[in-house]
Amino acid sequence: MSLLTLDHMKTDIGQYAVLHDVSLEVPEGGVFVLLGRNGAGKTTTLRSIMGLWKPSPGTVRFDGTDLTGLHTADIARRGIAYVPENMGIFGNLTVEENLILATDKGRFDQTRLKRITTLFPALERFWTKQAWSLSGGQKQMLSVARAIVEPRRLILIDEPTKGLAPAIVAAMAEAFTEISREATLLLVEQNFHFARSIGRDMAVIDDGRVVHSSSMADFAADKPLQDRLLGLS
Ligand SMILES: Nc1ncnc2c1ncn2[C@@H]1O[C@H](COP(=O)(O)OP(=O)(O)OP(=O)(O)O)[C@@H](O)[C@H]1O
Repeated sequence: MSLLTLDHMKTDIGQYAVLHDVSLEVPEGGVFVLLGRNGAGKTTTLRSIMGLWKPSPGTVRFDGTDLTGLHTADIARRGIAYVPENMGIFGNLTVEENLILATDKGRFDQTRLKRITTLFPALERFWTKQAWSLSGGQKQMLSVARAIVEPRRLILIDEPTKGLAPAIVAAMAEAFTEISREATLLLVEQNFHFARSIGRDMAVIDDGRVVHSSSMADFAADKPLQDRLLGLS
């Protein structure tokens, strides 16, 4: 059984029909990558899963339970974390305070904290610094760290490599591969090189519809298909 199933999801934003027909099966474990051109509907798909937009009709099933219509907080409590494109961190709070706020009970599980600082050593170095003073890559690390400060089964991450230097992207790839040993990652990504280096499964959204879904290996081997769906050359 898939961990997450989107079944013919359609989402309107105000008067605009943005998602027309999004169906996806995300298996448990590993990294699933959602690709597609700008404005295709990838962010709207993540927001619809989190209940930030209300899909109708269509269903979102997570671990066998229908999430459709639940409040975002209830969806999060079931074990889904969301790292939005703007990262959702608090610039005037320290790294420590940003992480504490993401815990369920206002205190760290020391084993998890150790794991986070091992994955992202920069966060330990800048522990007492305000988040605004971090580099772009460090901010992105903090935003991902907030998502894993409690155990989660599914983590939705929107464009984690946007604007990052190649060395940071490589560090992200390693961290995501490690995180995907304990949680399923659903990534929206524009950087196809990064996506293919970590993705096990993938789908392409175009104009609010899933137009392709396969293993990443199959998609990566099909240049004409990449060119047609993503405009890569
Ligand atoms: N709040 C909104 N009001 C109206 N239209 C919106 C809103 N948010 C998104 N849209 C429109 O919905 C479509 C899909 O947007 P979405 O952000 O989901 O695309 P995306 O695939 O994530 O693209 P990008 O890579 O540019 O972020 C776009 O045409 C966008 O203009």
